[in-house]
Amino acid sequence: MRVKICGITQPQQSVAIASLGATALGFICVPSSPRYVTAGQIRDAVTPLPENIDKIGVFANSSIAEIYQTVIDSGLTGVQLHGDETPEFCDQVRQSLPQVEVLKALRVRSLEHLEQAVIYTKYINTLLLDAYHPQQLGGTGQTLDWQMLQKFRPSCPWLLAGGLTPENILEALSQLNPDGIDLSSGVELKPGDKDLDKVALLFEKLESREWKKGSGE
Ligand SMILES: O=C(O)c1ccccc1NCC(=O)[C@H](O)[C@H](O)COP(=O)(O)O
Repeated sequence: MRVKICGITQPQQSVAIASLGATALGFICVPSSPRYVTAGQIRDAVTPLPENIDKIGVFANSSIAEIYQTVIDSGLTGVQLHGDETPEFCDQVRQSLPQVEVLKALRVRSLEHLEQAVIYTKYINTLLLDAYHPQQLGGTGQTLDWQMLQKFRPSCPWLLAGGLTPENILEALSQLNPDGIDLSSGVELKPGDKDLDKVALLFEKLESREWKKGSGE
């Protein structure tokens, strides 16, 4: 399962979090976020990382030109569109950056809203479901209604986000079977400063689950 830790701002934390087991790291390219990092800061954080770690830039309502330039300047391998981007816009991003993974984040308000997911799947590589908050775009610590997602089976891989923590991750994964998970504030000391003890605890919990599955418990 993919594990994305999002909102990294410090190069030494990106290396430590990758060593603990993250398969993807997220960098916030939204200037209004307290976790915002420039393309230069992303470059410093991703340069020491192994090639197999996905390096995802999170954008919200940026232009194609801004996204393109940030990817080129930073070494990102994926682009997460976290604003009100249309399916057509997602397609344009994919065409301008064909080597880059395109993730569309949907901030889910209701079951009807979730149906939008179907419209996006042919224009993107991966969906990410996050909680809706009226004032904040992401990193809110709010959980989704997991029960509402139990029948969610999109035709592309999907990541579960929104208020996940080392404490609730096993409960979430007992109800849902996403292709990956995404955590930010649940493993933080303060916005942009990750708590490495919490990240380590997260991976301990995930390993205990693998072990239980393997032993047939
Ligand atoms: O994290 C931010 O500050 C942010 C700002 C603007 C757009 C998106 C943002 N984060 C996107 C993410 O992928 C977060 O990991 C996701 O919202 C989950 O956050 P959390 O509920 O804190 O785990």
